[in-house]
Amino acid sequence: MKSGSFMLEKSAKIFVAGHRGLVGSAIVRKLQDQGFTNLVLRTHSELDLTSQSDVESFFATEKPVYVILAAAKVGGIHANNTYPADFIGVNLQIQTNVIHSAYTHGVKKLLFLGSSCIYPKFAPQPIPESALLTGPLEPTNEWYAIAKIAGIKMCQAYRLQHQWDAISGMPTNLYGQNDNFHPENSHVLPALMRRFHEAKANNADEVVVWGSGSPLREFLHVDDLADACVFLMDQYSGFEHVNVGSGVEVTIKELAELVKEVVGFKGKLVWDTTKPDGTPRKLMDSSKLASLGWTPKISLKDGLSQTYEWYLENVVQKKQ
Ligand SMILES: NC(=O)C1=CN([C@@H]2O[C@H](COP(=O)(O)OP(=O)(O)OC[C@H]3O[C@@H](n4cnc5c(N)ncnc54)[C@H](OP(=O)(O)O)[C@@H]3O)[C@@H](O)[C@H]2O)C=CC1
Ligand SMILES: C[C@H]1O[C@H](OP(=O)(O)OP(=O)(O)OC[C@H]2O[C@@H](n3cnc4c(=O)[nH]c(N)nc43)[C@H](O)[C@@H]2O)[C@@H](O)[C@@H](O)C1=O
Repeated sequence: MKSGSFMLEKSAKIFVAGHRGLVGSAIVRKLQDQGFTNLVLRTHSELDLTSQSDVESFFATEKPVYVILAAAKVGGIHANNTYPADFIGVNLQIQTNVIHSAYTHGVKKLLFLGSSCIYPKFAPQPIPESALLTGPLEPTNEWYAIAKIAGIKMCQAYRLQHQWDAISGMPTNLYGQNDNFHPENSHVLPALMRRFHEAKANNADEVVVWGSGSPLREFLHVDDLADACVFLMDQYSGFEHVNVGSGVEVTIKELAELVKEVVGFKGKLVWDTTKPDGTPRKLMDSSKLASLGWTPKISLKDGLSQTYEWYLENVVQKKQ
């Protein structure tokens, strides 16, 4: 595809799969802000993407021009560890159905989203795209990682065999509005936001945080990720996947202190070291994306405050 043509097609039909999730909803907001007028959206109950026949008839009927695949079985370290069959099986089904039907029904370009967990547990830091498949994976998320690696390879194989414009973006750990705040199955940032909020509301003395606190994680606000996705749809048509990170990493202990401050909890932290730490460090090398001309804008501190405001208005107040 000619670089720059996506942004010129504001009325082209775009299927954003997973539009009610953290990432999909941010992509919809970004596309609407940019003036795109023809988004095709289906909830999970309207279209189960694990059903090959339903996905086939959806593409045959709707014939979208572009596809952004943000639907997946997603969760934090505990969910990945507890439901390995779902994380490999559901993700392989969704991405295989969507990528294959998109190709067969003439979609012009597709963006597949993976994750930084595709890289080896002890990859060089910061992790370049070339580290893929150079070593063993982190056991807590290898099932999800294998599905995501298969998605990247499927896009590459369809590009090679059919000259089809399927690209892959690899986001680092994300957060923001519409995140999953489940106490056990979510990622660390929303889990801690909820736990500190509830501890403050209940005048509790302490909050339990999982693991040793020493793992390092890189966080990117989902609005930055959505901006990067639109940028890639417009500007990138290469074979290799592209890392999308903030370049800023914190230890889990530092993150917990930051969330505690934003929420205004005054008690102490207690570390539950029976819980897994997962990958010791996964800072992505996002210089390829930077060299294409994209950089993130939202700092972790601002993003945390914004997310907590959203949580108060949309989760806490709605429960009352
Ligand atoms: N969150 C993060 O930190 C990161 C996310 N990513 C990637 O970004 C993408 C989106 O993740 P995120 O937004 O966080 O996930 P969410 O869980 O917030 O959203 C996933 C979306 O997919 C939908 N979905 C799941 N299964 C099906 C199905 N069988 N049929 C139709 N829709 C389905 C969900 O609908 P419903 O809720 O109704 O089931 C939901 O809308 C994923 O590919 C993920 O790997 C990458 C790196 C980090
Ligand atoms: C995005 C990425 O997300 C997952 O990988 P992860 O980065 O390890 O995910 P996480 O956010 O769940 O944990 C980060 C760290 O934080 C610690 N931690 C402390 N307290 C809580 C806590 O309360 N909840 C959680 N979940 N973690 C906690 C936790 O022990 C770990 O050391 C992948 O499975 C995969 O889905 C993937 O691609």
